[in-house]
Amino acid sequence: MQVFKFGGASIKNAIAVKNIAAIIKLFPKEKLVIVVSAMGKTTNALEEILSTFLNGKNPELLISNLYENHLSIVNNLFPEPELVIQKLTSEFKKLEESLLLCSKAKYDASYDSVISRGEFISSMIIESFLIQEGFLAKKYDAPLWIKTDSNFRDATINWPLTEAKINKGVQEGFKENNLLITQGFIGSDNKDNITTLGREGSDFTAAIIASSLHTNSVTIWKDVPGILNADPKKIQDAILYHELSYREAAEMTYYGASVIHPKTIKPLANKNIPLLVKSFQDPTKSGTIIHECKVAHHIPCIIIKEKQCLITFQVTDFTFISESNLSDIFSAIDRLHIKINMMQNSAISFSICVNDDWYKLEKLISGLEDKFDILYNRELELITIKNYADDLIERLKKDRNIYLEQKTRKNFQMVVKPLEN
Ligand SMILES: Nc1ncnc2c1ncn2[C@@H]1O[C@H](COP(=O)(O)OP(=O)(O)O)[C@@H](O)[C@H]1O
Ligand SMILES: N[C@@H](CC(=O)OP(=O)(O)O)C(=O)O
Repeated sequence: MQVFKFGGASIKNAIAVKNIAAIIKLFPKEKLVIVVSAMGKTTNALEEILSTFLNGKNPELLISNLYENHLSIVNNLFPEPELVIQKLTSEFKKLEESLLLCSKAKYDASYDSVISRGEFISSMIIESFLIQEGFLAKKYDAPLWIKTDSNFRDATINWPLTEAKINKGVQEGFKENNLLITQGFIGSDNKDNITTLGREGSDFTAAIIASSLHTNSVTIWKDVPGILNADPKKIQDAILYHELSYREAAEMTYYGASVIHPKTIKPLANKNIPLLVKSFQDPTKSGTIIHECKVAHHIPCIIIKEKQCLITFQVTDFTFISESNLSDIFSAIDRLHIKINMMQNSAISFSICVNDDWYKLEKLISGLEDKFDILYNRELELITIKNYADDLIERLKKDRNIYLEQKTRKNFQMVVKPLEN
């Protein structure tokens, strides 16, 4: 038994969906649990629909564009599309219904109820297509399997319950099917409200299922040949890692390598389940295997994390930054579940670089502005270089304004703003 995860890029249009069926055909004897994300950039489109609605504007046009997008995929996949179009229309009805229940006061829960619709739509289309292609395939909705707390938008897994539900569901499902399809990134709390595991969390769903079932491996199919020493879309001549240890891969995701969701590695490492990252464009190539190994990589590894915000807290009198000041700042950060990506201390100020989740950052700033003078810059990048070389640092500094930098023995980090041309 194996788990496959197909992300947004691998199912972005009808040709891509046909390609995933061709990939699955390469594994005729395997029982597969298939985790799918929303198609293409659907999740971003749903975020825009929600914010338009919550800002009191009419999201009708945005919804109809998203519907047309999916309709065109359906029309290109099914010679007789009527039944699937009916299901698509009913999925969009559910989207509109959940939108009407949304409010700014319950933003996080509203977000999960609306944003999860992308995965419900894609999994419905993919189940129908795989059945049309002759596979014994059945969809199981992830909220039945993935049980979480009610920390909407970044829910924590209830592992014992989730493991039990997955094992029961999969055992039953494989009695009459070879392919079980489910949605990535979503779950439900103990009142059956939809929760999500954090943006790009479908990789994590695949790891949760593999870990619960003790599968032989997990394969995530990407639009890159595997994991490289830099994002090949940003750095030319990036080099493919054929093999990475769990530790190295986890470290890369910690610094922001967006190719794998940061929570993916731990459950797999705990059960010693290999994670394969392979290209859906070149499925017979071996890609990268992440497993327990002792390969030391000495080439620099560059990680560029976008959408960063640098916040500086300055003491308002002429005292120095104290442990008590730091304690106030950290308590507020902890309460808001904000993750610090880099921090630096000086005599009169303390700076943090964090993801630009403005909804949370506004609360952080307003909660602390009576104690500190607070400065912030948005639209920044955090660049981390593991195994840095000085000439590489200089190369990356060109065309960028440097706001903050830090060096340890192995790692170099800087917060930068790309210069406008
Ligand atoms: N070190 C890296 N190696 C490979 N790809 C990377 C790396 N860092 C970032 N990426 C980016 O990750 C993308 C694939 O991840 P993602 O967009 O989450 O895929 P999907 O949404 O289809 O699952 C690639 O297109 C690539 O631009
Ligand atoms: N659709 C969700 C979950 C996800 O993991 O997507 P992808 O696999 O395309 O990164 C998102 O975009 O955040």
